[in-house]
Amino acid sequence: KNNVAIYYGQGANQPRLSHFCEQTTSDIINIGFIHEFPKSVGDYPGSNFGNQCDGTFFPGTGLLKGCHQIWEDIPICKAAGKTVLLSLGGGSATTQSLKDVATAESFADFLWYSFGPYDSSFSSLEWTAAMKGELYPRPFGTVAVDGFDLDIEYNGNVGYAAMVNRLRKHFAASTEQKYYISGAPQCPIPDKQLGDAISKSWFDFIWVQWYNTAACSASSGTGKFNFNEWVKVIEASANPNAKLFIGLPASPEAANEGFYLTPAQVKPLIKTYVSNKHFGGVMLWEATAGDNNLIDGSTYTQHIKDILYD
Ligand SMILES: CNC(=N)NC(=O)NC
Repeated sequence: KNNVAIYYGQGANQPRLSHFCEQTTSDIINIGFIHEFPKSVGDYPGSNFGNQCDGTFFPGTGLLKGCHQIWEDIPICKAAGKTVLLSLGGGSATTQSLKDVATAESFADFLWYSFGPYDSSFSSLEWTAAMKGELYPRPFGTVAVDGFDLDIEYNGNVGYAAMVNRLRKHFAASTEQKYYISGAPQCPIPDKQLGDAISKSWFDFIWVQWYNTAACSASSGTGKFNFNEWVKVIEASANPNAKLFIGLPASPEAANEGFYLTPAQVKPLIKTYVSNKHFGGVMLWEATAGDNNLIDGSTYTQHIKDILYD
């Protein structure tokens, strides 16, 4: 009801993740991004987490190896009761797509064995190029994420429903904890990239990017802001009880011109929709922008959290 989801990983000069683990203002943290997708079965994805890694890669891949601060800090966030998801795609993944279902399912297996619960029969902490193909690497060491976020912004629908269903198969077979899938569609309906996946595979959270598209953004006002239409999309989807979050930019620079709303402007919007049974909370793009956007001595993220608890 009053959850705040924030994206972390692409912020300008961002602090390490633990800075956000220690704040009570967020409940879900999406770490972005796996921004390069496998081109075919067995191919490795690539990652980018801004300033957080040491620039070393798994040999012959675009997958970052030395993300010490992230794997040290994810347990701090989890111990603080936060859900930590690994986000796929993002705004810079302009050329990424999934060729076919086989590639999609291979990608899902890679994500599960590389970033899910550590299983030494499938994954190796001391991965070498020689082992590529038999074992999976562990970019975050033995640390596991709580699930995956699909921030798919380009190149259409192929494979994402199959990928989510494959991940769900792994989730169902696991015993140690609950895992989650979320998606960040743009606000026009149907979303070109995620519409098919949302209708055919189980999402727990949908945070719509109600910015950057004047036809339906929050800043475009009632009559254009299409929350109620997205409720219908959810109710017709594979998980009719998915939680719907209002996605907003956390500072004026965090989105295109004209899409930022001040806390005072967000308040009536939240008041209107908070009682909807699908309302899950607010998603903010992104953590560092919100942290640096100080208003009356509090961060933007704090203001949003306060409104949700009003
Ligand atoms: C330009 N792309 C973005 N701002 N992406 C997001 O806000 N993803 C949640």
